Amino acid sequence: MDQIWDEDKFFRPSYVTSAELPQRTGPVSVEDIKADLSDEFSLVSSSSDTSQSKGHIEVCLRVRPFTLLEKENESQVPPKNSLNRLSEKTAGQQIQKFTFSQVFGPETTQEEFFEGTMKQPVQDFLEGYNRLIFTYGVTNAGKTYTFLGTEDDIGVLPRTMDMLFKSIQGRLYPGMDLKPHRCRDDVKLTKDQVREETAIKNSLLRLTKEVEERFFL
Ligand SMILES: Nc1ncnc2c1ncn2[C@@H]1O[C@H](COP(=O)(O)OP(=O)(O)OP(=O)(O)O)[C@@H](O)[C@H]1O
Repeated sequence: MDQIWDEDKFFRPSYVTSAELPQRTGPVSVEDIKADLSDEFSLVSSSSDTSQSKGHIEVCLRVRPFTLLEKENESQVPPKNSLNRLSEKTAGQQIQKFTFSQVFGPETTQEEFFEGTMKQPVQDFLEGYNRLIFTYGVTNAGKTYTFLGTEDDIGVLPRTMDMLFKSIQGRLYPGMDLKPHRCRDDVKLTKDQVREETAIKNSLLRLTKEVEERFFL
């Protein structure tokens, strides 16, 4: 995303360039700041709608099922009429609407969630694009379950690793005569250097084994 400097030396992303902030003199009140921010955010939100439809950002919601404990205690079930009471009390002030790229209900399996959210970004990554995936939610929302999963029902991270390793299967270089050099280069080792590297690796392995035996057995 392009970044530009505006006249006031604020560093702003390009999507808020058209925000004209009112000129103010004297002390600025909290209400003024709120008004400015809400103007800016409405611009960001309308432009991010466009970027979402272009596929730059996807926000997926996963609703998890109630756990056994919650079912027993009914602790997470909103009491009857609570929503009505809430809407009366807040009169629309605190009720907010959110839009998601996709919504996955409690019945969604780990596999379905992976297929619906991660598969394409991992495919893009294999084609050389950068992708960032993260989970966000209150405690107990299901972030760890979604990311790591359980031994029997693995989450998106192990599924991603599986896809990545499968994709490089057969393309691994089995020789011992290349060494990573700087970030993306590698150097071809001479026979003497291969011997030297092998000796270093072997002594490191021996040392690790000794440490394990001494401290963990
Ligand atoms: N889709 C799901 N299906 C079945 N059980 C789930 C699902 N998602 C979460 N759970 C269960 O809900 C509980 C809370 O989930 P989890 O530990 O993943 O939450 P969390 O967001 O990582 O919490 P914290 O932020 O406190 O670490 C766990 O018992 C987990 O097994």
